[in-house]
Amino acid sequence: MKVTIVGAGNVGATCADVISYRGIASEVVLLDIKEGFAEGKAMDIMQCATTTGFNTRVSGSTNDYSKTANSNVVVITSGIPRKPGMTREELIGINAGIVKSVADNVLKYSPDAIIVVVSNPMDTMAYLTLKATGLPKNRIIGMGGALDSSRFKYYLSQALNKPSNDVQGMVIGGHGDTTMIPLTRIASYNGSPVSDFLSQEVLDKVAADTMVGGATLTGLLGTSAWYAPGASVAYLVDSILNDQRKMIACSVYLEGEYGQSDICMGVPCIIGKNGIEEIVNINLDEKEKGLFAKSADAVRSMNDALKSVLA
Ligand SMILES: NC(=O)C1=CN([C@@H]2O[C@H](COP(=O)(O)OP(=O)(O)OC[C@H]3O[C@@H](n4cnc5c(N)ncnc54)[C@H](O)[C@@H]3O)[C@@H](O)[C@H]2O)C=CC1
Ligand SMILES: O=C([O-])CC(=O)C(=O)O
Repeated sequence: MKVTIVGAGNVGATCADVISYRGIASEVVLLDIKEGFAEGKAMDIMQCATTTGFNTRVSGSTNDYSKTANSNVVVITSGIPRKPGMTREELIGINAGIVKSVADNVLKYSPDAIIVVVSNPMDTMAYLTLKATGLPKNRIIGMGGALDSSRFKYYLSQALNKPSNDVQGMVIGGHGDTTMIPLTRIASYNGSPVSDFLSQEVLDKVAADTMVGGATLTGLLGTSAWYAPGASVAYLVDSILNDQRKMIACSVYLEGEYGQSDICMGVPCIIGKNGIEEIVNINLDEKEKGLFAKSADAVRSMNDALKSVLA
């Protein structure tokens, strides 16, 4: 199975690294516009093959899309990341043009690929990719919920002082500092509600920390995060390529689900060989429904800014 990752920067290269050492795909192509950059990252990753013991072939390409031909999955991480103090939404002006041209180029050589959109503002970039390419909705997956949910479980594990892998939880809604919805009500510690162990005040802080998880790291690092984002993309790609049918919160085009239409937003999805196999309808309470509608309003107003790109 072949995966192309467009954008060999922090997130793209980390994703290639995790896909390789976990043996998720037999071939990975990294592509970037910076001369020699993707080739360099690919060579560096390949020189781990004997020490970490993998057989995936990783190669790089400077903007030559013919090398990406017949990819099963294409990941789009090209574009600029935010700097401290910025929101993801501020990236739209530059990233919309990049994402649209990349999506057009990859489809020329991999017309059947499933596209995973990572560039920010991610929900709007997923919507742009869907509208610009006209692909069926199962083949456009925005990655954000997998990462936000892993951060949510991290903050819950810190509050509980228990391992992250013993914690279950999910974040739905938009992938933005104010639009994410960490579902504290249904989060659990090995099957027991986390509210059995944590006060409402602590749970509110966990949710607030989760929502600004990306901003916190951007403040610490000077650019946005890459280890957890890259690993989260690899996790999603694994579920597609190996038809694992995992339930992962992904940004997907909604047609009435969760009361929303004509928008890409994070909801629980079954992810398998066809991409989005199913949108799972979980029961939200009235407060969560209200938060979802508010989140949709914000994502929709960002999508309005795409009119000139899509015209
Ligand atoms: N959805 C999510 O959960 C996450 C999204 N992101 C987003 O992912 C994007 C990438 O972040 P980083 O990897 O940290 O940035 P980066 O700056 O390290 O890498 C971006 C790469 O894209 C390349 N690029 C730019 N235009 C291109 C084009 N037209 N064709 C091919 N390559 C091109 C650049 O040369 C650069 O190497 C950002 O927009 C960031 O906000 C980052 C983390 C998580
Ligand atoms: O924070 C950012 O800008 C990058 C991102 O989406 C994340 O790490 O969640």
